[in-house]
This record gives sequence, C-alpha cells and structure tokens, in this order.
Amino acid sequence: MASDNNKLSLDSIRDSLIRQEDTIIFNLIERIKYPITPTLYKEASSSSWNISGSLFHYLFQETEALHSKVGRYLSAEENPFFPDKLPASIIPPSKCTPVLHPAAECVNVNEKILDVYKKQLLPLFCTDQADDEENFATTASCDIQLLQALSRRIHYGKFVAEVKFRDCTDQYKPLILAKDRDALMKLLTFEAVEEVVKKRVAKKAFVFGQQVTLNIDDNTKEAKYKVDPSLVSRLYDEWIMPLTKLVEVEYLLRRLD
Ligand SMILES: C=C(O[C@@H]1C=C(C(=O)O)C=C[C@H]1O)C(=O)O
Repeated sequence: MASDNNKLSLDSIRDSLIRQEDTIIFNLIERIKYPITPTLYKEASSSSWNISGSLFHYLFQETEALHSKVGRYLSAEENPFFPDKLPASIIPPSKCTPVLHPAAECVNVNEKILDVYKKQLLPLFCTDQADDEENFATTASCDIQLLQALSRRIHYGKFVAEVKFRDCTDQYKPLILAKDRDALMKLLTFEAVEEVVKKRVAKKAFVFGQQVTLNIDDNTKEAKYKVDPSLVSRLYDEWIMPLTKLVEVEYLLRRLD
C-alpha cells in the first residue's frame, strides 16, 4: 500500500480495514485468555527487577527497538509508540514514491491509544482482575500485538483521508484552508458504512469466538463465546472508528502544507 499509487482506491482501503478486523478480534481473544494482570503495568522500581518503568513498558520499548532495526517503521502503515527511542534501521528505505503527504509522519495518536487501552479497554474486556505471574511475558506480548494491530487500523485513517482528498479535492480544499475541523469530520463521515462495520465485527466475534466441537450433542449445550460480540461492536463504535476519524482530520489539516 505505502507505495502503490495505482491501486489506491477507497474500495481497496476498505478491504484492508475489513481484513484488519480479523487480526484485531483474534488478538483480542488471545489477550483476554489471561486476567488483567495489574502488576504488569505498575512501576517496577519497588520490585527486584532491574528496570525503570513497568515490565509491560520495558518489553514494548525493547520490542519496538528491535523491530525498528529491521525496518518496521520505514513503512507508512506502521507508527511507533515510542518514537523518541528508536534505533536506526539496518535496512535501507524503499525507493518507491510514497502514497502519503510527508506531513503524515507528524500524525501519531498512539499515546491516546495506549491510555484508552490501559484505562478503559482492559478493564472492560478482562473480567478476571487477578495477576497471572507465570504468564507476565506472554500476557505483555499479547498486549503488544493487540496494540500494534489497533494502531495500524487507526492510523490507516491517513490512507483513507488521502484517497478521499484525491477523490473530492474541491470539497476538501476550502475546509482545510479554513482549518474547519467540524466540517472536515462531517464530510469524511459515512454513517451507513460505520453501521455495517459495527454489525460485521459483532458477527465476526460471534463466529471466531465459538467453541468448535465434533460431537453433535455438544451443540445443544449452552453456547460459550470467547469474546462478547456486543463489546467488540462497542470497541469499534466508541474507540476505533472515532480515533480513525481523528487521524483522518489531523492528516487532512496538514495535507496542503
Ligand atoms: C474509514 C472510512 O471513514 C470513516 C471511518 C470509518 C471507520 O473507521 O471504519 C468508517 C466510515 C467513515 O465514517 C471510510 O469511509 O471507509
């Protein structure tokens, strides 16, 4: 996507967003196998671990640093959570023409995503409030994968905005020049599309979270799901789509710089 100008269309971008729903829901199911594990997110200074910050923070920063060395953040689809701490890539950047305006690099809402994730999403989805000491590292790895999937989806708003701008430049230009956030938000919003997204992710959560058995008798037992479909719909309605649209607006405001 990052360099394939020929294939840039709203349909192809929406297809990618639909595929990313699968990744988010599977990663969510993986993370909520474990309890909330509050110790992971607490400052480790009081413990015997020789690190500053929390164990989660430490693993996340080190993971990003390693990924940065092998070129992850050279991709316009990837946005780091700790942009100030990244080592240089050993892989050279691609020579293809970028799809996005250079100002795209300034749009990064990961701080917000991390805050919402810890304060609102984990308590909502993890019903068990306990610690699982044996699985600290595994749980934090699940957090990182889920957060990276959420961040990728939300920052895909830059590509959505770019294609909407190219398709309707005459409508977007005056609003960008007037810095009219509310009008931009209104113009880029498609409520009918959002309704479909909410219904589809609930259905996916229902299908992906089923217990699959081979015994016909098991079908008569009360169904148990790994993630509540209505919560997944809420996740999109209250957090993922609003943050995607925030990214769209922030990108558009810089599109004529
Ligand atoms: C992503 C788009 O832009 C907006 C954001 C949406 C989303 O985050 O899923 C859906 C519809 C639009 O309101 C789009 O038009 O497809």
